[in-house]
Amino acid sequence: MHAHTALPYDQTAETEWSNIVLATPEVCRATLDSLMGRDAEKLASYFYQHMLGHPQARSFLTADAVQQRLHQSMTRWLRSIFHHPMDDAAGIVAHQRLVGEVHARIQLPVHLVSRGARLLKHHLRLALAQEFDDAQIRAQATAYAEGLIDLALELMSVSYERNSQREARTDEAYRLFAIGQNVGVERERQRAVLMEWANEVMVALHCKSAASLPPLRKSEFGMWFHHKAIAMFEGDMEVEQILDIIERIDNVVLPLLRPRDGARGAVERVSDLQDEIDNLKFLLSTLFERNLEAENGRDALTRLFSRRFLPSVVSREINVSQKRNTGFALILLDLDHFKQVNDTHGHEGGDLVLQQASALLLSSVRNGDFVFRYGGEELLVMLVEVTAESARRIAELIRSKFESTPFSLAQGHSVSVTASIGVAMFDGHPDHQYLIKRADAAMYEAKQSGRNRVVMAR
Ligand SMILES: Nc1nc2c(ncn2[C@@H]2O[C@H](COP(=O)(O)OP(=O)(O)OP(=O)(O)O)[C@@H](O)[C@H]2O)c(=O)[nH]1
Repeated sequence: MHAHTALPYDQTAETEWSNIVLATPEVCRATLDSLMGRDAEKLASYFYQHMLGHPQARSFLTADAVQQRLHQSMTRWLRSIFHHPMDDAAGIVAHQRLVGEVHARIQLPVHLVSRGARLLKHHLRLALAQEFDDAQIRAQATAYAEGLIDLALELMSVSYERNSQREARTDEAYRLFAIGQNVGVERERQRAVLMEWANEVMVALHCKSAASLPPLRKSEFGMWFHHKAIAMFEGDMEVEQILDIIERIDNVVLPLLRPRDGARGAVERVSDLQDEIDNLKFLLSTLFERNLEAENGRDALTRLFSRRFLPSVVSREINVSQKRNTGFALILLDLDHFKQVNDTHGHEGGDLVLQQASALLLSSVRNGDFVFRYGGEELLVMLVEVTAESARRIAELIRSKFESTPFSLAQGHSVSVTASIGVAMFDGHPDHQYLIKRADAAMYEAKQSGRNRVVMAR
């Protein structure tokens, strides 16, 4: 195994920058410098006019303040890359990275940046055609201008990518933090504040002097949901449904309940409010139940890692594997004829088997390996730092343990359960989903070819 040291990225970029400059005759550089001194502002205006015509770009550019600031910084940027570009190559390189960071923060799509650069280069080509009669010099000046813009763009993209990945990681870490910190306590608290708000509405309703009813969106519950729950439960479909209910309560149900509508109508409509609150409580408890299970990333029945962290864990291992040049494997295991176990011994019996199967897997792998509950009766092991040969050996060992171990049920009964296993070695493909699919296909083949066997993925 040999460790790669990081490429001297900054130095390479600086050298490349200098090389482009040094390869260009002084007359071309001086012309571009003065061209920019004179025309950079015009160029920036041309740039924005065109970009505003693009519907997706428009959403990033329409605010006046943004236009003014971007116009200025675009003008400055154009001047800076062509003004004495040898004096401070390190500074110029660092600046391009900073621009990439900003683009990542605002999630500016890369294709829009490329489009902008294409427009600029086109315009510069036209401008340079006017500056030079000599075809060779013109070609050199154009190559110089395009070379620097391309390199600047490349530098922006590198830091763009690095920063968007960091942002994604931070999001996930925050989500886990929010879940880990709050789920148990928060569930009780939020039930209580929701009921408090409902009580306030009732009190206001029965007190004829009440001019308006307290909106749910502005209540303790509404504020918590909009600012914290959205992060905690991101990606769960109930979030949108709850947001819809909050909006409906505030904009439809409450206005119809106002005391001035007359007592009779209002009383009839109280049941509408009650229905919406019941819906809300149901959705909320579904959300909390699911996320309580996910607390600490564990599945509630088996205590294995839950599937939702599989992408993060496998992606991280792919990075490690690429850096250190080590292999790793996924073992996907599906219990055979598990429906029969449930049918014969009840769901509780099935649950007991699943728990023992999980314990069996945990006792068959090393500390650094990961075991997930992948689906109902599907378990997945990630073996780190293994060769294909030892991955197959471990999978075979697991298979034979299943075959020879009786699983205990209630009242001294037991049942035999075998497993079909697919093994996929990491083959360098950077997409974790692709690796999981290969393991899945191998497992399917194991089922098809008779069950209770190990198949290596192709
Ligand atoms: N007890 C219990 N059963 C589960 C759980 N999750 C999934 N199952 C059951 O697992 C069974 C899976 O059945 P199928 O996918 O039809 O496959 P199978 O019977 O295992 O047959 P093959 O996979 O083709 O060998 C279903 O009956 C599910 O209800 C669980 O958490 N507990």
